[in-house]
Amino acid sequence: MNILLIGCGKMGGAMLRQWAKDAENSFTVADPVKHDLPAGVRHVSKPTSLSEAEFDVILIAIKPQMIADVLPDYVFALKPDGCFVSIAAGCSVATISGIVGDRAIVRVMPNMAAMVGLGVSGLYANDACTEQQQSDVTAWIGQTGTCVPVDSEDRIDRLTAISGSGPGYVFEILRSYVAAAMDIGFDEATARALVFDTITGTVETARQSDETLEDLRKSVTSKNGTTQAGLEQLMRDGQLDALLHDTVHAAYARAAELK
Ligand SMILES: NC(=O)C1=CN([C@@H]2O[C@H](COP(=O)(O)OP(=O)(O)OC[C@H]3O[C@@H](n4cnc5c(N)ncnc54)[C@H](O)[C@@H]3O)[C@@H](O)[C@H]2O)C=CC1
Ligand SMILES: O=C(O)[C@@H]1CCC=N1
Repeated sequence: MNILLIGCGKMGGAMLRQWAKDAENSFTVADPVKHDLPAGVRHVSKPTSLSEAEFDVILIAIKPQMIADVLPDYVFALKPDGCFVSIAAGCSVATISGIVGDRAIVRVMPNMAAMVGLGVSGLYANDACTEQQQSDVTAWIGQTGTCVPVDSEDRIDRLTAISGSGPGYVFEILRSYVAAAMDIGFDEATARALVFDTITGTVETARQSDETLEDLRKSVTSKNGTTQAGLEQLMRDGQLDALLHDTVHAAYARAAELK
């Protein structure tokens, strides 16, 4: 496929890094800023440098608030049977089709772990997409990690609040956990190693186990032991559940506002 990225900042750049490893597709980036692009990727800074009906896919990877201003100038560059793919949080198919007309549109919600090929993406395709387009885009997004098709836009907005924004939550949890490890006496390098390896190992243990997460937690919590003492603080008054509930609901509400 011949693919145009409108915007190639943090998220578009992370995905492009994986896609560029595969010689199957060719990429053009349209961005006023010339970021450090993988070899073989063409860069243009404005739409007038493009030809009519050049692309099979146009990936919209600019901020949602910019789409109404920027996208109209690029519509001519998509082939008549091409497909728009948007990774913009919240921005609905109705908003995009209001700009591009009744065209094949796929909303994808990736996350930053795409940078290392371990991303999680949700994918919703509108009715104008053919089965072939859906499977081509699903396979293409799958090159950046796992791809979960969903059957409504609302599911994309809910998934945004879990996996799209998730790396932000996890980076902050890691920061706080590392700070606590340093506070108890470890240097930063050791604190990072202890925390990262504990989290990676725990996630993998949970992934490989048939037990519930609650049972796994109980299995490492000796009666009147150290883990119990720590968990009594972490879980006191249901504060952790309340915090995570409020976190994901705030992100979901923001996705709805960005429609
Ligand atoms: N950062 C993240 O973790 C995630 C971001 N997204 C979505 O990805 C989109 C991009 O977000 P980021 O990459 O974080 O933002 P960013 O600010 O890093 O990248 C935006 C890019 O758009 C470019 N740009 C600005 N004006 C332009 C124009 N007129 N024409 C073409 N390009 C233009 C900027 O130069 C920049 O390279 C957003 O819609 C966001 O909702 C989705 C999932 C995760
Ligand atoms: O913060 C944002 O709006 C984007 C979308 C999901 C993650 N980052």
